[in-house]
Amino acid sequence: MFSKAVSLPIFWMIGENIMGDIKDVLSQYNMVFHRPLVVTGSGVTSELGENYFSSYKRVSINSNHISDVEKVKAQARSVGSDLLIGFGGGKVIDVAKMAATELNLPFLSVPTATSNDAVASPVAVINFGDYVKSMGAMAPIGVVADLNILRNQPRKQFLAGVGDLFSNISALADWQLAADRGFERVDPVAAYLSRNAVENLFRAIENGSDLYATLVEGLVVSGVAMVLAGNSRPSSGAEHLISHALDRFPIHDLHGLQVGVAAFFTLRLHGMDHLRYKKLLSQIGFPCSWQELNVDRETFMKAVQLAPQTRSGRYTILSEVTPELLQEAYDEVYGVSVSGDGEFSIQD
Ligand SMILES: NC(=O)C1=CN([C@@H]2O[C@H](COP(=O)(O)OP(=O)(O)OC[C@H]3O[C@@H](n4cnc5c(N)ncnc54)[C@H](OP(=O)(O)O)[C@@H]3O)[C@@H](O)[C@H]2O)C=CC1
Ligand SMILES: O=C(CO)COP(=O)(O)O
Ligand SMILES: [Zn+2]
Repeated sequence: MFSKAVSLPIFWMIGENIMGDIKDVLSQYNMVFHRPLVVTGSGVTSELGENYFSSYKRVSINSNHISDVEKVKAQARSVGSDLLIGFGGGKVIDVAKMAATELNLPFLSVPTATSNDAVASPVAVINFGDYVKSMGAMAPIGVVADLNILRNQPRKQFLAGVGDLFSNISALADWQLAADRGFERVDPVAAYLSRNAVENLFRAIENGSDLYATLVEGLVVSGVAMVLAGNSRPSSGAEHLISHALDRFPIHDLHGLQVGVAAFFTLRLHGMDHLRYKKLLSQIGFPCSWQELNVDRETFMKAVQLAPQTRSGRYTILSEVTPELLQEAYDEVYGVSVSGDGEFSIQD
């Protein structure tokens, strides 16, 4: 999907109240830029942008639509920008990343939310109206993550980031399966980084330590793993395909929540211990069933059927399961069965 010739982030700066003048931050890494353009959203991140980037040119976008990418490119050209800074959630990061890629400019990622691994991935999800596409893009030159800002993101977005990172475990199982069947080659460094990132997060949950820094680090490392692999396999498997399929239904939720909830199921399909992860994640309030995301069993099963078509040619556990196993796994993982009158009931 994307080439190994893309850039890698060469630094991250993660800490409390670290958002001084961004030029000073960059100069610590011997990077000198004269005319950065800051891309924000049009709500909270626009207001935050006024505080943190008051002396810089800024452009706000409304969505991750291709027209927003064009808007940023036009503004960057008109002010002669030599750096694009994405200051916001996943959509802002993706639009800034895509615009920088197309203008061949460096891109700095300054997340205000950690809802998924867009923070440092070589991918930008862009909406073309009739369809949404994961486009190959340049990874950022670096990541500046102010924990003071990130602690104020909506809890739901934080949990979504946890879900996107957790899903690495299922993605890695699918990658290995595809390699075992002779369709892929697992890049051991990328796989190591991806696994290590999620294990660090679980250790932090087990120890009751602060999760924000560990989560940002993990999401950045996931992005690096994707760059090294040359594709998204270290962080995207069957659970992502299910989420991509669900996005086509009227009721869907944040990417990271969907992939996380789906990962319990895909881990069970792999015969892995999904319960251990469920117990750990429920400690921090992560949703453990589709009911919590208002997705009913029928919709979920339709999404599972549709899932392989969302990335044709990607071999995952869904390529090997029977309809009976899917139903059995659903009951076991989400603890829910359809009662006689068609209502859902929680079993445990
Ligand atoms: N490139 C990649 O590798 C990946 C990309 N994605 C993509 O990421 C996107 C989703 O990202 P997500 O962050 O969930 O959604 P958005 O970027 O749409 O952000 C959701 C909302 O949160 C607000 N927000 C951001 N930061 C804060 C904060 N600190 N405090 C309060 N509100 C805040 C935003 O404000 P404002 O209105 O100002 O923007 C926005 O209204 C999707 O398009 C998805 O496809 C998903 C996975 C991987
Ligand atoms: O979300 C991603 C990784 O977490 C990107 O994966 P996709 O390649 O499935 O879009
Ligand atoms: Zn993801």
